[in-house]
Amino acid sequence: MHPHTEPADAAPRPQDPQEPALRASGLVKRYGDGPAAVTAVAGVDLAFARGGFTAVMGPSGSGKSTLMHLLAGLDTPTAGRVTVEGHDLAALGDRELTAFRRERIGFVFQAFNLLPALTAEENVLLPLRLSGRRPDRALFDEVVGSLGLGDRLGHRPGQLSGGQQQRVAVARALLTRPAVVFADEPTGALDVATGRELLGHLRQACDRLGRTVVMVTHDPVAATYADRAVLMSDGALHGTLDAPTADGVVAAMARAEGVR
Ligand SMILES: Nc1ncnc2c1ncn2[C@@H]1O[C@H](COP(=O)(O)OP(=O)(O)OP(=O)(O)O)[C@@H](O)[C@H]1O
Repeated sequence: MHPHTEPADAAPRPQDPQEPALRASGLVKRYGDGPAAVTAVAGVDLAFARGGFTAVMGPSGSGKSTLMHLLAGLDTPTAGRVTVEGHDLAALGDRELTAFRRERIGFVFQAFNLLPALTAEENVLLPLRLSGRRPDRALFDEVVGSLGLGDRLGHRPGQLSGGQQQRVAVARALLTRPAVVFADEPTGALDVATGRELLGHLRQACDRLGRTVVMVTHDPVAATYADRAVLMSDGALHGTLDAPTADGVVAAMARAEGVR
């Protein structure tokens, strides 16, 4: 469906089940030219195993959002490559990339990004509708049930609490069975308890549905829901923590701040 233009030995094979859900190779993003140029991402190599949950952390301005936008195909790198299940994003034209994002990538943003005129159910089903795909009713029932949205499906976003809106956004991100779900500060607009609940739902998306989750967060406790925390500093990877603890993340963040 997405033919590779490069020789087989230079590119991973798209259908290879061993290929990670997501891979960044030599990823660089530079803004501007000359002395005013800013290198937001300075050569990142990172693989994201299928079904894993990664928290991307680091000081303000360290390049987390830029990295996430590159990984999600929302921005194009200055150098390097992003592959999603072996598909090189650079090999896709604009329209193919838009379709690929809609079908293979799920997004959960801080500002929910639900359409106010649509009901919760219509919001959840929108990406599938735009792709001309039929909803999988069993998956719909499982996701909506486990997110506790069953009695809210007819409500519009304005009639839902922040936590409920965010759960609608999670359901929408899961219904397409995406290769990767990106969450950008998903608990930023929520109170602590509601935020923790939301993190539990992202965890379950990995454990029960086998989804791959990449979450940008400033919150060391949020990172404990992940299998791995990667720390950015000045656009580069500063370190990786497996099975992160809040204390471990705080200490590693302090070291990352120290090298700036
Ligand atoms: N469109 C742009 N044009 C110029 N510079 C940019 C642009 N976007 C980001 N930058 C710069 O790139 C660097 C990394 O920014 P980025 O937003 O990725 O950091 P971040 O770690 O997500 O920060 P925060 O935690 O504050 O959201 C910063 O120095 C920022 O000013």
